[in-house]
Amino acid sequence: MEGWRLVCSWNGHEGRSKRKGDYDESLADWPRKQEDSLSAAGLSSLGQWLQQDMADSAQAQKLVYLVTGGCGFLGEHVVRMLLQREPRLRELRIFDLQLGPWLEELKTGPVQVTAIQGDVTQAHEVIAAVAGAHVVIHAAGLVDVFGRASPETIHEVNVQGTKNVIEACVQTGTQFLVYTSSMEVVGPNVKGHPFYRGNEDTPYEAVHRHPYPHSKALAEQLVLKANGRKVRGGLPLVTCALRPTGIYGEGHQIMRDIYYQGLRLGGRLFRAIPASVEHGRVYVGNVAWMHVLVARELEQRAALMGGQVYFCYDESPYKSYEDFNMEFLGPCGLRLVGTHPLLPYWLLMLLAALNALLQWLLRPLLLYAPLLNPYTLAVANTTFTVSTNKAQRHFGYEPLFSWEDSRTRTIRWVQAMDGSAQ
Ligand SMILES: NC(=O)C1=CN([C@@H]2O[C@H](COP(=O)(O)OP(=O)(O)OC[C@H]3O[C@@H](n4cnc5c(N)ncnc54)[C@H](O)[C@@H]3O)[C@@H](O)[C@H]2O)C=CC1
Ligand SMILES: CC(C)[C@@H](O)CC[C@@H](C)[C@H]1CC[C@H]2[C@@H]3[C@H](O)CC4=CC(=O)CC[C@]4(C)[C@H]3CC[C@]12C
Repeated sequence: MEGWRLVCSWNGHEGRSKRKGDYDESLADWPRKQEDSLSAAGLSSLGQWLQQDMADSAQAQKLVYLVTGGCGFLGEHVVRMLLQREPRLRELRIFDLQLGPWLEELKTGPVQVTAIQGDVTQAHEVIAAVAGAHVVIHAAGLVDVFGRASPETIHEVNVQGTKNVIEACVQTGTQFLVYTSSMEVVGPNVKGHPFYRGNEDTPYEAVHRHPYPHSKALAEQLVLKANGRKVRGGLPLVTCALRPTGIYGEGHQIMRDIYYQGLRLGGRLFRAIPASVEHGRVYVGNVAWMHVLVARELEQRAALMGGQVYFCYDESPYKSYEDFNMEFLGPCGLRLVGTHPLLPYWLLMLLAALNALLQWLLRPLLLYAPLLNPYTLAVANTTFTVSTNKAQRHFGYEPLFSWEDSRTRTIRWVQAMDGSAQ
């Protein structure tokens, strides 16, 4: 006998078939390590083992996770990754201002999926959502560098909202909080200092004037400072913050906007940034995986991981923001015109300033929020890359998706966007 593929379906719930694959992987070789054929005694011990494992499995599925911002670009990937790769989940709560219709399809699985329409700026709504959760992954945020929201609103959501999440953990007794921070907490700073292949310990003057990075820095500080606070029941709160660089992948709105901009310009994009200016990028699936891993390891490694920050990284190559985007947009028919910026930097700054002026003048009538503004130009034009293995050292993180896989998945997504598959 070659060896069994042991397939378990627990309690007859069809939904658990979702785990057969994983279980298959973990158990597929199990008989192969045993004798090729099982004696009566062996069959009996196999039955006992299966019974114990079913009991363990039922016992193991006991955790309640809450993901704030779970319907966003990153949030959706975190939600799906948890359902696929966190076997201890009993309930997954998804808290968001705007719930997505795709949530319905998740309710047929073995994990109880609870969609909660709520606002992190409303403390009572956050407390109700957090109560009873074992882990909170706080990814909700106003990601705006295009002037769509006021500085006050950005602060209200990103800072006050994070305060509300922290206080809800303390008041309800939730012990583990993972915060989705950002590279922007570090830089690029207002002085345009490059951050070249830096890590979590690299000295850098993190000075921000723009409301978004400023709000993320304040929120991260609150989360890290809250580490060790006593929660209801007297146990310590364990927090950590993950700092993704520029996230790309299925669902990335900016990539979508740039793609359609290129289509409108006859399949061409015009280089504005020197190819030498490298910008760190990380695939959304690997960012989601790091969130799942941190949430799982935070309890066992609280002393090491509590109060720590971790850059999110993978094997995505170091390139300029525009050249990196072309890895996906090129195979979808777009061309980046120019080996050097077509316009001098002073003219780009002038155009960016004009866009900011236009946005201000038109605000009473309509929202004009182009990609090019003084802040996005400055950020795009400043090298910011990370090179670190702190996540690997602290909790064994390895990217789940290779660069080739990440690239293929993103290309397929762009191609599917308007049926442009070639
Ligand atoms: N997109 C990127 O390149 C990067 C994003 N991040 C961080 O990752 C997190 C997620 O970002 P994305 O998925 O890109 O943004 P996103 O805008 O797609 O997702 C944010 C989610 O938060 C929700 N949200 C906003 N305000 C809320 C409120 N008041 N109450 C409840 N939910 C609210 C939104 O509805 C949305 O579903 C953010 O915290 C962001 O700062 C960090 C680094 C890079
Ligand atoms: C118009 C051209 C100058 C064009 O190249 C502009 C690109 C610009 C829109 C992006 C360049 C760098 C991006 C930011 C970076 O990836 C870091 C970020 C981290 C976050 O937490 C949120 C998003 C962002 C600020 C990201 C936004 C888009 C860019 C500024």
